[in-house]
Amino acid sequence: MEHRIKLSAEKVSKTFRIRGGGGTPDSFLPVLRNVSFDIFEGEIVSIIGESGCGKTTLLRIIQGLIRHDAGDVKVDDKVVVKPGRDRGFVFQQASLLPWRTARANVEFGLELQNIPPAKRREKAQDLLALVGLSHAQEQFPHELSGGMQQRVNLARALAIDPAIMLMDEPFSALDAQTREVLQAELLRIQQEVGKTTIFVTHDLDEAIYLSNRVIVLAAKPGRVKEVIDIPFDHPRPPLPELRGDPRFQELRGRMWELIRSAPAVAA
Ligand SMILES: Nc1ncnc2c1ncn2[C@@H]1O[C@H](COP(=O)(O)OP(=O)(O)OP(=O)(O)O)[C@@H](O)[C@H]1O
Repeated sequence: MEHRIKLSAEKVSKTFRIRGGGGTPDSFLPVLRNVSFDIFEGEIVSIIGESGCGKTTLLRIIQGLIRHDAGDVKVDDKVVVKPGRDRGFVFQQASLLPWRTARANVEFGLELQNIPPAKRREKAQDLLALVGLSHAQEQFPHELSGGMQQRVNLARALAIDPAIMLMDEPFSALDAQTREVLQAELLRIQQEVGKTTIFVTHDLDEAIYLSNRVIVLAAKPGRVKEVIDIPFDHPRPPLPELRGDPRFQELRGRMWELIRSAPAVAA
């Protein structure tokens, strides 16, 4: 992995205005304060923190869907002001177009870029092979399991070849077994494509298993509490095996303490 900065958040702050209504004045909810970090080319970084600490808000700011009040997000040193093809997004729900086959769903973003049909088809087929779905390309979303739908979703996001993948709890709606399979698959795919990825999760084991580094956010308002390096080499053994490593348990304990303990002093 290179140590070139792909994305940086520089003192990002956001306060939501909550409308009072019925004569009550509006109130203000500070959600993020002075959040700063760098993400290097090719790494997976997870963001963890207690519910409501601003993880999704941060990801949406990076996506360009929510405007922050202060600070900057930069991709390749360019300030983000709106959504763009340089950032691909994978949500918790696969949100595939139900009237399109798996392949046609993956081709969707390529159509918007006016890529010729033969090339689109070839690229979609390659990506479906990458996510292990060559056999299901002509199936419709309702014919696919939740795990398969999320694989299509991943292929669709990769199709536009974004500089960065933003993933917001993409596996949290799946059963435990499917989730572990997809976590391992994501690592395998990452070894192949080396895509810079920011991954939001509640699941500490998932964060440790997938990541090069983990950003722990403190809550109310969200701030970076600590950035933790994950020392395990690639390829990593399956998660159940890695859990047996004492360093894994130590990291887990430390993250748990950080999330539970009093918030960091606001910068
Ligand atoms: N558009 C909005 N308007 C007002 N408040 C909002 C808005 N979006 C989010 N919030 C509030 O901001 C806070 C942070 O929400 P956010 O979804 O970013 O947290 P999160 O860490 O992703 O939570 P979870 O882990 O539960 O998904 C919450 O209190 C939420 O209610």
